[in-house]
Amino acid sequence: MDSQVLKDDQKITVAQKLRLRRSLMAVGAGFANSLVITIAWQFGYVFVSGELLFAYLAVSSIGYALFPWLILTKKNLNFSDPSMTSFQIGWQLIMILVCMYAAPGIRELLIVNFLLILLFSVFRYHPKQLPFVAAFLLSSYLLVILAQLMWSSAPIHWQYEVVTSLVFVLGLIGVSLLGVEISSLRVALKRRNEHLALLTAKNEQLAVTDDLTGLYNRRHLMRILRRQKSLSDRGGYQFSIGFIDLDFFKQVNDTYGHAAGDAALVAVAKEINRTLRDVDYVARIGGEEFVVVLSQTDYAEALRIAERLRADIAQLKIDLGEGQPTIALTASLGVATYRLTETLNDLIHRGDSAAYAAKSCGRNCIVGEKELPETEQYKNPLASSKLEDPDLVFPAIVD
Ligand SMILES: Nc1nc2c(ncn2[C@@H]2O[C@H](COP(=O)(O)OP(=O)(O)OP(=O)(O)O)[C@@H](O)[C@H]2O)c(=O)[nH]1
Repeated sequence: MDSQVLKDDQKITVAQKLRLRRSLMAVGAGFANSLVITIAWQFGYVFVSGELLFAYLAVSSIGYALFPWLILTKKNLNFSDPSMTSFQIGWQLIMILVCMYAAPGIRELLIVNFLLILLFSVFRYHPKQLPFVAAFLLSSYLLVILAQLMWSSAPIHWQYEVVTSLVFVLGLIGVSLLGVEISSLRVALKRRNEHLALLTAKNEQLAVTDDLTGLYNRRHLMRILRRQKSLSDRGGYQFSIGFIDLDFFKQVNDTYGHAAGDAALVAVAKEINRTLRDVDYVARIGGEEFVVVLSQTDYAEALRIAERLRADIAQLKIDLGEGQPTIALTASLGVATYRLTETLNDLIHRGDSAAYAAKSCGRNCIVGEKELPETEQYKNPLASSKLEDPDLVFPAIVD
């Protein structure tokens, strides 16, 4: 599976766990509220029949249970807000308002629930939205008083209501301010976490790549080789490696400077990357030395790929930068194929020796391990003659 998809899946699972925990907290709060109302009803504070109380408890429980169920069945993921914050808050609010209306004697005590709702909102809403939530809660409370005035026989004591409402407002202001504080802490924490995640990703990237070319580095190459070896040791899988060593690279540095040499290395790295198949890997293991790992590739196929790489590098026109000429470079390549259960050192040694042999046989050519020590078979016939004359072997200026 694609690693990005895997990461996204993990993120969703973590978010779902958090949502479930919060909705279960709401279930707990709802259960506690139901218990309080039942006790209050026993003591005669709730003016409803036993049937109505039972109906209230049943509806309230179903409503509260609905949210964890939606999360467990992942149906919430289809909603624009999978946390269902507004719905959960709305449901809690309705249940409390019903209780307040039915139990005017303990109405002011139930205000505590409003403060809890506001605290819950802190974790979901932007700090700027909190005053609106607070205003909404206060209006709901005033509406209950109005409803009682209109439809209930319970007496309203205005002075007491004013004092209670003022205490309520102070409570709302206090919780809102606390909420703003908590929110800014959360935002700061989130930013820091994002920054840390970015730094970690960068570090991971740096740990596996070569600074100059962006190719894999030697350490990561060994990791790739170990993975290929274990695949191969299980049977039915072959892989090969190719050592690529640029020819007469020292002269690029000596003639055009180190920066031009760097530009040439970057250009060749790009070309190797372009030529390789998606399933292959390439690393820069030293100055002008690269290693390609050819997945699912037998010896004959590896030689063909190596020949393609050699030809592509030789045809490449390398722009050395402003004020510098465009040059061409060649490379010598050694090819080796993994033999079951051998050590990676043995494989690397054969690949390296083959590349060394390619140098000896005239450069700009490939040598396969089976040609060792006879190195003539994959030799580029033009190359050895070039070697005789230093002017000819020097990276040619093509523009
Ligand atoms: N610009 C640049 N040059 C590097 C870097 N790393 C190594 N080199 C140079 O690469 C050159 C390698 O030279 P040699 O090992 O003599 O090999 P060569 O000149 O390519 O000769 P053959 O391999 O025998 O064809 C040296 O001059 C190093 O200084 C690098 O990161 N950037």
